[in-house]
Amino acid sequence: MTAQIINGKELSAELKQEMKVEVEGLKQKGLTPHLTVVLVGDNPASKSYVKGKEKAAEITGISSSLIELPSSTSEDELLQLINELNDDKSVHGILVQLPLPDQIREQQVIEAIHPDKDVDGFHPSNIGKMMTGEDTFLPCTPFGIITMLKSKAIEMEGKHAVVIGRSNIVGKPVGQLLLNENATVTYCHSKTKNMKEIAANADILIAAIGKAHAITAEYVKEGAVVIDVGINRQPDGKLTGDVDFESVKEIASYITPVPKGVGPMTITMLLKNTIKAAKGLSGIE
Ligand SMILES: Nc1nc(=O)c2c([nH]1)NC[C@@H]1CN(c3ccc(C(=O)N[C@@H](CCC(=O)O)C(=O)O)cc3)C=[N+]21
Repeated sequence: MTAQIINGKELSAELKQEMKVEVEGLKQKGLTPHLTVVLVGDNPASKSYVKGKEKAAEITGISSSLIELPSSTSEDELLQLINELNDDKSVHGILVQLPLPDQIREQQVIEAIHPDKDVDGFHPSNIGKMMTGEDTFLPCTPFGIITMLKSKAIEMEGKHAVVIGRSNIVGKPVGQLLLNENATVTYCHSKTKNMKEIAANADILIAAIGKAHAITAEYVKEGAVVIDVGINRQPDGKLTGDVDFESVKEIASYITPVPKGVGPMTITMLLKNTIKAAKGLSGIE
């Protein structure tokens, strides 16, 4: 079997066109969704993602601003800024780019963002709502993955989904969303003993480990759906996934590439969440 590729860049372009129409409608009602991105320090990868977010926002007509702070910024200074953004009626979504410098505790920052402006979906209140299946901001990468699966009408109900990785921003929430779709979910992580056998049992395999090409054909069942969340920068500067694409695409039924897979969808879902925040805060449906 040669897998069908789920192109996140193309799907993102379609979704952005739909959002553009929606944003035009909101603008006619006097509402322009606004996203504020806060970048602390000068991590080159972060800068590149932030640029991608600005470009995508522009395409949809969402307005965005970037606040850049030096890497020496204290936790108090950042929390103070977040308070101001929480109170600023013109700001609908707040995203503080992670990771943060060592002197700043990420959890303090995540919890300081008002849950109604938490377009990353990282606030404990929104994570709780996701767990109980209430309407809330879903974390962007997991939301993007579910959107990709639905775009191909891939059945999740009753399927065995295996998530490799248990980070708070990808592994744990994507497993929860798959469970909400009635999949049977198994998590694998660095302490898992028989990862290969478990992975090879998956109907839907989510690779979010952060190790280039770790998932080879041996980890994949014939006909499985393989979602690659890895974004590994190679020595030559190119991005590559956690999945060994060339070998796995011969076995899988569907596969996502890197680049042009999950990455662009993450940004697209951020914009969706920004529109949701703007509507929620202004009471427009
Ligand atoms: N508060 C917060 N929220 C985030 O959502 C967040 C974050 N911090 N910190 C960093 C990670 C990473 N991330 C990516 C977004 C888009 C691409 C993306 O669009 N990648 C393109 C390629 C981009 C390139 O070539 O550099 C692709 O895969 O095709 C990748 C990675 C969001 N993150």
